[in-house]
Amino acid sequence: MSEGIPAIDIKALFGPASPERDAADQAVLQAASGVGFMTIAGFPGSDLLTGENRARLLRIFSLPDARKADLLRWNFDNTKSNFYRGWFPLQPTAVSYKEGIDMGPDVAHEDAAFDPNDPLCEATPLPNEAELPGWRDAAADYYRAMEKVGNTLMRAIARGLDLPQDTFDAYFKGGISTLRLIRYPLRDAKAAVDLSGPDYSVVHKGETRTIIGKEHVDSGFVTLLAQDGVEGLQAKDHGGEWIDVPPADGTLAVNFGQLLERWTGGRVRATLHRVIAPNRARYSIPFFYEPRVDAEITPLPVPGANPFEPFLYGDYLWEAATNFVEMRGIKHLRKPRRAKAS
Ligand SMILES: O=C(O)CCC(=O)C(=O)O
Ligand SMILES: [Fe+2]
Repeated sequence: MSEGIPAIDIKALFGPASPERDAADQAVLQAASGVGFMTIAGFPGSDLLTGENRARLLRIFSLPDARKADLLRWNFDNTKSNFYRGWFPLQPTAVSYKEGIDMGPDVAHEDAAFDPNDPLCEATPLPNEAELPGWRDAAADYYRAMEKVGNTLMRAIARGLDLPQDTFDAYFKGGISTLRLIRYPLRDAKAAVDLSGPDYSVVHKGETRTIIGKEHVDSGFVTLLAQDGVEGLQAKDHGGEWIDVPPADGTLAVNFGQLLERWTGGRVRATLHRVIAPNRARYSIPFFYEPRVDAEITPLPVPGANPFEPFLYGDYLWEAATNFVEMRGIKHLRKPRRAKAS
């Protein structure tokens, strides 16, 4: 039997210490260390999560192909010099059938870390203001709103683990969170691959459904996901059962990333999730809340946590992120900043 996905009102997390805040801390930690997914409501910025406001960001998909091609990254167009930020096109033979853009902190903060020698700190290629009037402001507002939610959840997680609430704060000043916009079109029946094969299709509630987002865990700390009203997201619970994560306006689906799993020595577990095709195009807006590139991740004083060798966030992230199909072919372009202890 599935545990189900808890729906948590996190309003009290934005206020002072109170019994309501303690209860919300506990609910978040229980979701984090249990099923690994939750939906949240009641946060500042939840008004951005209406169909109309999401559409302000998703307008980017209406750009002509040639304009999207201007934003491509190096592994899809090697005349470009951006490797990590920018556009990823549809890849017809990949299980994940999606296109979109990855944006960094420079969309929201003028003083965002920029390092010409580190692709994790590169500038995001963006459409011109004249092409999409108001779009850049909408992206900046959304990015900053999600950072606030991520920061508040991070403090709740610290308290839930019986750690000082500012335990993680310094690591996230100058963080390199990613705002991603995704479009999953309907798959062409005459696709370049046999979609009935076991890698591409599953039976869900008696129906054969094509997979359009391959199962994975996210690499960051927490992911705040706006699903734009269309179903398809599923999380794998601890019993191995795939459960639907229903979309709802004004809410975000939250899952916990592999960084948090490692950092807490396994107290929090990153959850596998995937996307199965609905009967229409699907859009989603994940925000991956992440620390600074040079954050040194060391074991926390948490009972029952597995010990680990300290590591730099940027080194870990590059290794993890470059395994995803939209990042293929770039792993060799960034060397770890710290040699592994042998
Ligand atoms: O589109 C979705 O709902 C999920 C996207 C996702 O899991 C990801 O981009 O990591
Ligand atoms: Fe994901």
